[in-house]
Amino acid sequence: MYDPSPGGSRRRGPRTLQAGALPADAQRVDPTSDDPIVALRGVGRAFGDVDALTELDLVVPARSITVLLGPNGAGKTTAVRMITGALDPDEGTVRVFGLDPAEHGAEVRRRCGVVSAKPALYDRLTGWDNLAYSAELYGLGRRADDRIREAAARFGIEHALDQLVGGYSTGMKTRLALSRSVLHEPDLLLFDEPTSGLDPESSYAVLDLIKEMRRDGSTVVMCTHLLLEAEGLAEQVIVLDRGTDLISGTPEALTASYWPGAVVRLDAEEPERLDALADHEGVLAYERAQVATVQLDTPERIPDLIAELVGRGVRLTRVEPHRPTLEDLYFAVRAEHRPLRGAPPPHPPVRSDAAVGR
Ligand SMILES: Nc1ncnc2c1ncn2[C@@H]1O[C@H](COP(=O)(O)OP(=O)(O)OP(=O)(O)O)[C@@H](O)[C@H]1O
Repeated sequence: MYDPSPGGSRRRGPRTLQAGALPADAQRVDPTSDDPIVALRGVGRAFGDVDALTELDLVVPARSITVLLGPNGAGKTTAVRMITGALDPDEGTVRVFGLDPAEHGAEVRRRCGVVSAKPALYDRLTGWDNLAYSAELYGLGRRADDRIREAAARFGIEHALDQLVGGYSTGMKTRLALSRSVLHEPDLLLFDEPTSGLDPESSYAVLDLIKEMRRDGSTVVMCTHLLLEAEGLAEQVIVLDRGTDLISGTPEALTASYWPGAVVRLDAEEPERLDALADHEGVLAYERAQVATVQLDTPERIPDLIAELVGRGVRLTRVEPHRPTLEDLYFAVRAEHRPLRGAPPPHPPVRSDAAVGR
């Protein structure tokens, strides 16, 4: 549901949720085609003196889960609001389902399910009435009751539908917002920190549902600060900072770009003896903190390296291949672009020449 928040620009007049008729000449993306569902190119947007977005390129392939990562104020929410047409760009182009949301906002929003970081709900109405109101705006007609029951059951709040939303816990409000976002079976789901305020069980349930919706053919864009949560979910990662995209790509391609070859973690009874590895052939990077982390040019070197250490009498207590995580990637990207105080030291990434994103 469109969720106007204070301070937002609505320069082209209020947006409404009424099902908009698609103009005959409007270009439209078939959700089963391979055309991107969202394409933001060179988008800029300022709020007074603050550049919220600057030359942002953001492309969301159909039937994928794209995760937007970035520090506070990076522009993630602004980008989502741009996609729903709640904000217009100052510069650049925005296309969603092949449509310009500034011109065809009602049609775009009818096909989007949105859960914003602070969902606007009506506290003085019951959960059911909140959903029924949205169902009416979406024009669900006679299907409304069934869809409400189905959506509420999906997010486990069917038992609370007759209670006033003002008495809901934070987690229940999030679940109600999630239920509302899928009422009209949208093609594109935009979730801004959808697990915020949820207990671990409910968070996992939401992540499972996101995967399920993806399997059913939906396209999902999710903003999160929880890197662990994004791990295993993201098919495309876009890291934003100061309103622009720093990198984008699949987690596999991005980690392979930052850590080509193989990464192994080693520990030994006398760990300082591992430092000799730093000069070993094929070692691209070496670092020893709690354990030693070695980046090799190719995984084939691992057996030789271990054989050599054992031959030198080093008693190894741990040998573990390490697959760089999204957390490693995030901090490596941040360190490359804007070193952070308080951030854990990244593994020593040696970037390949592979062009990934910017
Ligand atoms: N309506 C607004 N009025 C004024 N400034 C705004 C508005 N919306 C966003 N901004 C500014 O634009 C920048 C980007 O904000 P945005 O909320 O998009 O970041 P974010 O990545 O979603 O941050 P967070 O992780 O904290 O939610 C920030 O500097 C923010 O203060």
